[in-house]
Amino acid sequence: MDPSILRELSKLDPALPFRASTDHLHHTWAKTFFSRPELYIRPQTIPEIQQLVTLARRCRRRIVTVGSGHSPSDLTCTSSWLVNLDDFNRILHVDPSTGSVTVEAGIRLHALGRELDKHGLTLENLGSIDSQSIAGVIATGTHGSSLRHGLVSECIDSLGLVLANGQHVRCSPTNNPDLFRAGLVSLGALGIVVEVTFKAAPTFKIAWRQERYSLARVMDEWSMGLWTSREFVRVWWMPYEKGAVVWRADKTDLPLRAPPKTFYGDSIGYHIYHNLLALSLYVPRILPWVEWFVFGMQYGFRAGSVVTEAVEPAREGLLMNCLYSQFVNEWALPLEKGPEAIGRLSAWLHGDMETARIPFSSKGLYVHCPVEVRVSDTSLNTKPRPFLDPTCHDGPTLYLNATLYRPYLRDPPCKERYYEAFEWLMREMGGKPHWAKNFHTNSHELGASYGSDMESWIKVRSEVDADGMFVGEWHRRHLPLELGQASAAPAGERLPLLEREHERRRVDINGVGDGVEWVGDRRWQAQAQRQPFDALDMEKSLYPLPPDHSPSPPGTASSEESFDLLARGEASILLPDGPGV
Ligand SMILES: Cc1cc2nc3c(=O)[nH]c(=O)nc-3n(C[C@H](O)[C@H](O)[C@H](O)COP(=O)(O)OP(=O)(O)OC[C@H]3O[C@@H](n4cnc5c(N)ncnc54)[C@H](O)[C@@H]3O)c2cc1C
Ligand SMILES: O=C1O[C@H](CO)C(O)=C1O
Repeated sequence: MDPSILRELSKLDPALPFRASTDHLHHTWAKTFFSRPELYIRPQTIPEIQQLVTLARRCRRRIVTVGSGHSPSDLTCTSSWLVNLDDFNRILHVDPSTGSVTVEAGIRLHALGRELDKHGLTLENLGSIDSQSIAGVIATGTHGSSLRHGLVSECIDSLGLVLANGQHVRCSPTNNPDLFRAGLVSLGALGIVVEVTFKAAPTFKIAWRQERYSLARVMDEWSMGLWTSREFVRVWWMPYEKGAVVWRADKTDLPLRAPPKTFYGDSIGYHIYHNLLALSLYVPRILPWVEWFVFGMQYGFRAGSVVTEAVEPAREGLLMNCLYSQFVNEWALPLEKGPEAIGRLSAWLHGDMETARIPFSSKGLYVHCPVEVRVSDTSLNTKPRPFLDPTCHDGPTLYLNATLYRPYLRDPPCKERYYEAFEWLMREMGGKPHWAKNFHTNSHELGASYGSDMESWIKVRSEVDADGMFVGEWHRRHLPLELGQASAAPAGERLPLLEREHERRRVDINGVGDGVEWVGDRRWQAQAQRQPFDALDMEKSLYPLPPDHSPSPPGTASSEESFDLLARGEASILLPDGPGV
């Protein structure tokens, strides 16, 4: 470890463990991006989190907080310090009578679901999986598919954050409301979210049913009950088949009934599909046939020929099998634009350029299936909206998610052209990208499309993290970060801790395919020499604090004492046995 870190650490409280390891290899769930942080830190208490933030500030390091790494972009990549709250994951309070629950922010949704179940409670709304951390779900605006619900984070009542100055603050609709609105979709850029209080619902079961439709029927029923006939509805569009699978669910008191086995839910079908996708890397034109075969085996070859039904606890039934590593490019747009958006994309994929009106060629291009078609309605929510909420303010939202699998972690050849055309269409339809996913919109476009909400978010962000400890290249690429930066420093230097990209290189670790290693610029090495740490330290209080949450005081041990302990290996710093995963 860099001796300057040990030197600064020795000035802090020796009783607080600094659970840091070196040699950690970080990657997203989909193994799309990799990075090698200088330190990987897994704190277990709020004072430990405050201390690591203080240390980062003194050592001029950027901090990235990572949940379960399910965001498939380079959002969580860093060469600086990567903080993970998997060991900060307890349930702190449950009130079964009101459903109010407070948890430490690293808890994963599946563990949370199991614990809540013991109290007769559950999350009312879920996305396709429950592997994410609760903080990660909130930070990117994760959604499910229901016009009776908004974002999953709609149930959040308050957040606790540790800010760049080490202060632990709480925010809610009534206490630091702007911080709350910024923190609801924070993109990790405000600080470390440490506690979450939310309203759980009484546990419920869902009875679901899925069947194959023609695309024409989906369009016909679009505004005639397709999305409103049940509480939860999602559609998987099969572009070459001009068909779809419609999945619908309602709350029920019926007895549990397990879903039947499916083709790719079983190991043989799973591997057949995977290998067909791998073959399509070399022979893309087989993809329409793969769609016909695999989805025929899975859902029946004709519309209405196979109907699948089950009754499951909501926390299981709402999930789905996401199969293989994948890119996902998902946009939110007004629900009423769905038929036009799907109609034009369908025409483009079938080579009908006149109907498509998309200025890119689709000649020789073949894509994967399904395009996920989902909905939410955040306009019914009476709580303050997240500033960076991509959904429609005044009516229901449609999400179109162009999934591209990465068989054996290899990128499909259609990716660039498909996503270029898809994103072009989504912009034309007034869409906004899902923050977690693989989109290309730049900071000017996103600044313009979020308008004053973006300005408010940037203002809060700048107040709580003036030096840019919690931002990196991903944020710089997609957000107009320097809006409202008051400093006289030249543009580009106003956030001295912002981590710029140095390079991207193909990873070659045990043949992991086409994943990209993201390398940051390690700018702190130059900065640390230019500026003394102490002169840059700013331990001012930014937000009013309740008395029990003041920052832990800096360590009282003299530097000599602590340094001695470190040298003897007795201080509470945990170093790794070997390389991380
Ligand atoms: C297979 C799969 C299925 C998915 N299904 C859906 C779906 O149905 N609907 C949907 O909307 N999305 C879906 N997603 C996207 C997923 O919900 C988001 O990417 C979510 O953010 C992942 O949570 P995470 O814990 O992995 O966070 P990460 O990906 O690790 O991090 C996401 C962001 O949260 C920040 N963050 C994490 N923890 C903290 C913290 N404690 N404090 C501050 N910031 C923090 C990170 O810095 C980062 O900016 C899916 C993704 C995959 C891979
Ligand atoms: O990001 C996502 O991945 C799955 C699709 O496989 C899903 O539903 C998302 O959202």
